[in-house]
This record gives sequence, structure tokens and C-alpha cells, in this order.
Amino acid sequence: MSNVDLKKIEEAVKMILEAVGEDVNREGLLDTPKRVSKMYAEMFSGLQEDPREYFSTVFHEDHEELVLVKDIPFYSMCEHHLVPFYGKAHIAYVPSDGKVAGLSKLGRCVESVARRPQLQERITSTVADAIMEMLNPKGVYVIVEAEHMCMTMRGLKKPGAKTVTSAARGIYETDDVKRSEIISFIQMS
Ligand SMILES: Nc1nc2c(ncn2[C@@H]2O[C@H](COP(=O)(O)OP(=O)(O)OP(=O)(O)O)[C@@H](O)[C@H]2O)c(=O)[nH]1
Ligand SMILES: [Zn+2]
Repeated sequence: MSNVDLKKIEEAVKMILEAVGEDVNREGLLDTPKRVSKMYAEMFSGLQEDPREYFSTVFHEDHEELVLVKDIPFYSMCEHHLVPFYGKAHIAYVPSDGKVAGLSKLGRCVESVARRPQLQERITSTVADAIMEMLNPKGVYVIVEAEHMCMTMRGLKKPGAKTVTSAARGIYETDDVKRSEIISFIQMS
């Protein structure tokens, strides 16, 4: 959090409240700028991290077949409107050279990428590329499904609309059957 200027966020929040016509001195709002600055520091904490770092420790296991961690919940902030979008990420990869990641690291990578001003497409491809670069697997397939508050509570106002994005690398780029296999595993309860 070292690079986050909490005071600057506080001032900015106060200015926004003033600009929309609020009384920033009324009791309920007195601590709001401080609370929001702490919240933003948390929600954008991924900016202080490199998502690849979670794969710097690997285990050596002779398993060169599918690993799928599905239904990883995440919350992010749309970079156009600074309102949340949230949903689930599913990450599949096929290790090579016996390099497997700790399972929790897949979720940590998603969290680190999500906690910044983002686009859903960029979350999807950044996670896939981090795994490719650090584990050098035979392939990676990342699927993200999310609901965007900027399409729900404002603008288009279409609650329930879901956006699905995917990023396929290595063997998953060309193998339709392998991609379908992942999709059927994701649909299994
Ligand atoms: N590709 C992509 N677009 C996104 C994402 N999150 C929000 N958006 C879109 O970003 C676009 C910004 O469009 P603009 O026309 O610049 O902004 P706007 O006038 O507020 O757009 P509306 O939402 O249509 O009212 C909108 O179409 C949003 O739906 C995302 O993760 N990926
Ligand atoms: Zn948006």
C-alpha cells in the first residue's frame, strides 16, 4: 500500500460529495472520505503487486494432465465508470516438465489482477499469460463470467446480463475438443 496517497483520495472524495450538493460536515459524512480512501487502497491493492509472483514457487509432480480450479469468485472495478463488476473465474491448465502451482495461487493471481481498475478481457488474458510465462504449461484456458454494475444500475440498466470472456493458450488455442471438455467440467456441479 506504500504508493497509495490516502490523503489525496480523502480530498477527492470530499470534493465529489461537495460537487453533488452534499453537506460534507453533516455527521454521517464526517468519516466517509477516510473510509473511502481505505476502501480504495484495498480494492486497488493489486496495483502494488505483480500477479506472476504467485507462481514463483512451484511443486514438482509428474502430472501432465488437466488441472482445473473453477468457480473462483472475484470482485473488480470497471475502469470506465469505477463501479464494480464481479463474478467467477475458471482456470484450467495442463502442466509440463512436472511444474505445478499451489492451487490457492491460481485464486491469488485472479485477486491480484482484479484489484485494480480493469476490463474483463484484460483480467482474462493477464491471468492466462502469467501462468504461461511462469509455469510454461502445455496449455492454459481461462474463462471469466461477470456481471457489470455499470450495465445494471446505470446506463443500459440490464440486471442479469452476463459477460463471458475466455483466453486460450498453448494446446487450448487449437484443440476444440479439449476446450469443450473444460466447459463440461465447469458446468458440472
Ligand atoms: N470491453 C469492455 N467494456 C466494458 C467493460 N466494463 C464496462 N465496459 C463498457 O465500457 C463502455 C464505455 O462506453 P462509453 O460510451 O465511453 O461510456 P458511457 O457513455 O458511460 O456508456 P454506456 O454504458 O453505454 O452508457 C460501455 O459500453 C461499458 O459497457 C469491460 O470489462 N470490457
Ligand atoms: Zn463500466
